[in-house]
Amino acid sequence: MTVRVLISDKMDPRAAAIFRERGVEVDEMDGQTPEQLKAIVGKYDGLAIRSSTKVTKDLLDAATRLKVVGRAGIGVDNVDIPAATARGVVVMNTPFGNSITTAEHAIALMFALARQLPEADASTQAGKWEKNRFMGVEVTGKTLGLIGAGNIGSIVASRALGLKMKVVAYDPFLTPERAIEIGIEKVELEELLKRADFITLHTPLTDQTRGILSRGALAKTKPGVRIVNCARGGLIDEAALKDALDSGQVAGAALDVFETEPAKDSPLFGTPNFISTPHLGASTNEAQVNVAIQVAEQMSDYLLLGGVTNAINMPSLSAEEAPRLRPYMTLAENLGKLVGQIVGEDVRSVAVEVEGAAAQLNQKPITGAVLAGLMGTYSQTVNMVNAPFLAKERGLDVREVRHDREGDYHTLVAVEVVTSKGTRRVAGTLFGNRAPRLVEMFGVEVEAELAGSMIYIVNTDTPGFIGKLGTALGQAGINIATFNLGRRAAGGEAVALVAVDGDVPQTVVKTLCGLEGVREVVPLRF
Ligand SMILES: NC(=O)c1ccc[n+]([C@@H]2O[C@H](COP(=O)([O-])OP(=O)(O)OC[C@H]3O[C@@H](n4cnc5c(N)ncnc54)[C@H](O)[C@@H]3O)[C@@H](O)[C@H]2O)c1
Ligand SMILES: O=C(O)CC[C@@H](O)C(=O)O
Repeated sequence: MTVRVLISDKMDPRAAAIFRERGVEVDEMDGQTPEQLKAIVGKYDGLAIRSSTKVTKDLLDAATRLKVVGRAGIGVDNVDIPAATARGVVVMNTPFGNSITTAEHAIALMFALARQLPEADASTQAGKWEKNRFMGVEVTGKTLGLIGAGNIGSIVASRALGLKMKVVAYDPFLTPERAIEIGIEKVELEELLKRADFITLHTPLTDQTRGILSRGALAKTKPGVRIVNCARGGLIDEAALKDALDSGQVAGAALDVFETEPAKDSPLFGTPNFISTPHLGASTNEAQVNVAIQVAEQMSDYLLLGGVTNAINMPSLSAEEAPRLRPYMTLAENLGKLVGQIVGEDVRSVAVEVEGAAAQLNQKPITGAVLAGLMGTYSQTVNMVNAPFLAKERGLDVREVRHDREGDYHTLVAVEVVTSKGTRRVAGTLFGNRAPRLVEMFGVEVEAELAGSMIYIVNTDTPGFIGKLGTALGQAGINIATFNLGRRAAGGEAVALVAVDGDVPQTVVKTLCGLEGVREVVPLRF
């Protein structure tokens, strides 16, 4: 089937070129209104965005084919991640492609504030030559306070250290070892506010960071501080910043990002010593090429090979690993489906065990596939992406067990569920490392390929039963494709997995239940 991607924001043409090279059909349509986007999004398997497209729940509801949203950039606050996850859509970003560029923009804005460059430029070009009006400050020897010392914060730190600044950072997740490694001093926020001559912000916008530079925090800053925000609007209280600039508590502020974007109007506009840029942090040729190439490769890997890189809502799975894992995922999903169709929703906990060669692989996708198969029997919208989240939401206890040793099979995946009636376990292997086969079902050795339409029958092992079963199916016009049998002991409980051509109507299930010695009949679909 044709795989289609929509690039809905302005992106370097290399993104579209990569999609085409890899055999993905691509449309480029930036500047669509939310309504226009909603009308067309249903045609696409992938959506490649920057910051303008808002991937809301409403848009996702219309995106019935969508499998992946790729953000050519870092922040994913324009994507409703819980809604995407609930719909089984992978959200990926490109976490490093624009970090240097954004760090350089922060440094550029710091210098622009230190020397009032925009105002000096405007005044000079207006023919005023106000040499005495624009007295600046040196950055050498000054203290830079970083709020957030992740990718971008640490690049800013290295540049600032090169400028002979002292760098202190407030970041609760920064380890003391990492602080030493990058040559900065880890401090609490209060201390940073007290000591910093310049403050730059580099955190995501979260419940913890929203308004981190509040009115109260701004009042605690060193008088005459200069502040740069190239991270996210909402980290600074903009009204309080305006007052602090007016009072002189803050000597200068530069914002690349605003609480409301596009920021066409702001009380800060026109304030002396205030500089703004229209969310240009990532806007260099180099960064845009980096993120465009990266997002197109990552999305193609996922759509064509199942490889997952830099996903926000799913564990990683390299494009090299994905083909090796594919037969295991089929096996795992089918084992989940098998159990799900037999025990229904009555599942309290699930243990996924891998043994032998399977234990050398990334287990998360295998577990995701089991859960998708299991829960897919009672939910239409479940897939590998949302299955672990839905399992958690349902309070399902999920356990992963890994046995490096080989048992009877060189590789084995087993699924054990606990229901109100007890524990049930199924297991499967790969024949020739690629063909998934069931090998154990509820304590009985039974070998079967789980595919198409099947019937699961539990009966008392008596002579002549198979003949009666074949006759009943024949009379109902159902052709048997394969017959797979197993039993606990001669004359004890026997299990049959019968592959048939076509669906098995309820009337036939009823007839089979009426055969002598039959204890359970469940039609199955794989
Ligand atoms: N202006 C732009 O165009 C532009 C471009 C790229 C990135 N960004 C934004 O810059 C920000 C930083 O990006 P990054 O790549 O460095 O991200 P990152 O994840 O590498 O770093 C973020 C840092 O913030 C820290 N942090 C989290 N919560 C915190 C808290 N409560 N207090 C202090 N620190 C906290 C984290 O520990 C982490 O070290 C993001 O918001 C990103 O969206 C903006
Ligand atoms: O795409 C952009 O121009 C901005 C990107 C930036 O906000 C990011 O978080 O990566």
